[in-house]
Amino acid sequence: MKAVHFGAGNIGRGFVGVLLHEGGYEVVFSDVAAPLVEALNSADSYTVREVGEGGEDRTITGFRALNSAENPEAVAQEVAEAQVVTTAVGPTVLKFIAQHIMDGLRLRSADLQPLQIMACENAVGATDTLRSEMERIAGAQWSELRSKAVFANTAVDRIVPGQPAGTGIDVTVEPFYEWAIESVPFGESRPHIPGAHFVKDLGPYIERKLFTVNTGHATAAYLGSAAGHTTIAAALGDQQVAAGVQAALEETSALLVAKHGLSVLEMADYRETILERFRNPSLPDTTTRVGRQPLRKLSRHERFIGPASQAAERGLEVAGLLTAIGAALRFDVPEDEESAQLKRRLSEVASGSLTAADFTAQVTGLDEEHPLFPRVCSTVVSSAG
Ligand SMILES: NC(=O)C1=CN([C@@H]2O[C@H](COP(=O)(O)OP(=O)(O)OC[C@H]3O[C@@H](n4cnc5c(N)ncnc54)[C@H](O)[C@@H]3O)[C@@H](O)[C@H]2O)C=CC1
Ligand SMILES: O=P(O)(O)OC[C@H]1O[C@](O)(CO)[C@@H](O)[C@@H]1O
Repeated sequence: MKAVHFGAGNIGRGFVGVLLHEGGYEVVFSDVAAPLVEALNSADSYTVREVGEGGEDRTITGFRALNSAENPEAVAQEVAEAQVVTTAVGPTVLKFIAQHIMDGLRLRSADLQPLQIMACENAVGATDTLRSEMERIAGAQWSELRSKAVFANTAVDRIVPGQPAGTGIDVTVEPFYEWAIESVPFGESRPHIPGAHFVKDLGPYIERKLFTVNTGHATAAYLGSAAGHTTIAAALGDQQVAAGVQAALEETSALLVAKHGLSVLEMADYRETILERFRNPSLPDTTTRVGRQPLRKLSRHERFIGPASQAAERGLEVAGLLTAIGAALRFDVPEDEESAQLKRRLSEVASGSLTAADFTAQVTGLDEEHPLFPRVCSTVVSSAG
């Protein structure tokens, strides 16, 4: 069995690649980082080091790597012959991956089982996004190609921090992981991934994960960064930051309880478990990594505006989320392109060349009529001033 995995970075090597390998797949990594591709091809194995309670080392073998920028034809050929395709490249990169998968489907024999495609990104409906891009590229050809693939959304959860220089292709990760995959698209022929679990309705899983793990982590990063902390551990050691994270998460939990019928106690346990994971003293993680790409994180269906808009629609409390949004707006990391862009646009608000309302609409995608809009707009005004 063969799986082509796009994105041989932290989550690719440290999580998705591991579970595919343990499921018996040969993993063909596809990436655009030439040194990484070379390093993978010159090794027979790499180690995934789980740090923290219960962690163990896992040795991953049976992989190869291809450079999709230099050798797109070879990537298409691998896709044409594979059983599974996965991605962990970042939601904004999916549009580039779509072309490679389309090229592979064109070469794929119609006699093979449909290719099983799963995007493993931190976003609601990432596989749907990938499929839409593929449909757009295929145009009229889609009707003849669509039967060669099945698409399932997934929710992936494991903290894989940036890897220190000099560690090669080995990856340090936390012991915890969860990979939930929509079962319905596969019918009786699910991919063989024993480490994953298949669920009928992914909605509650992805929202519980994105609006708790990711909202909480990003809140710690933004409040921590605003308070001058560079690591997540230091941020959470600061009582004010910890209280801010708690406030934001109590609000998202209240939404999840109201929307998905999750129990209050279950959510309290879940919050405690993830806060414990964030505090893992063996896992070096930075506010810069966890807060990366603030514009993506402030977009309409992401970890802040997503839950805050739904909470506001239900008349639930959102003050803690608004404080986190304010800190996200002030996230100042010059080497992060989105942070630099955010800073430039906020300075336009301060100078009066962009209205706070236009800024709010453009960055968050909220309609002016939405009940959350005026509150975010006031947060923008305070952050710009
Ligand atoms: N690191 C983490 O703890 C977690 C990350 N995720 C999600 O996984 C995705 C990847 O995150 P990380 O692994 O942390 O990032 P990363 O930056 O370590 O890895 C991304 C990889 O994608 C490659 N890439 C970029 N453009 C590409 C292209 N056009 N074709 C092929 N490869 C390309 C990069 O060279 C890099 O190796 C993101 O969507 C993230 O939200 C999800 C859960 C946990
Ligand atoms: O910032 P991104 O790209 O959404 O992904 C990283 C996030 O995912 C996580 O691993 C949680 O699943 C956190 O480490 C981090 O908050």
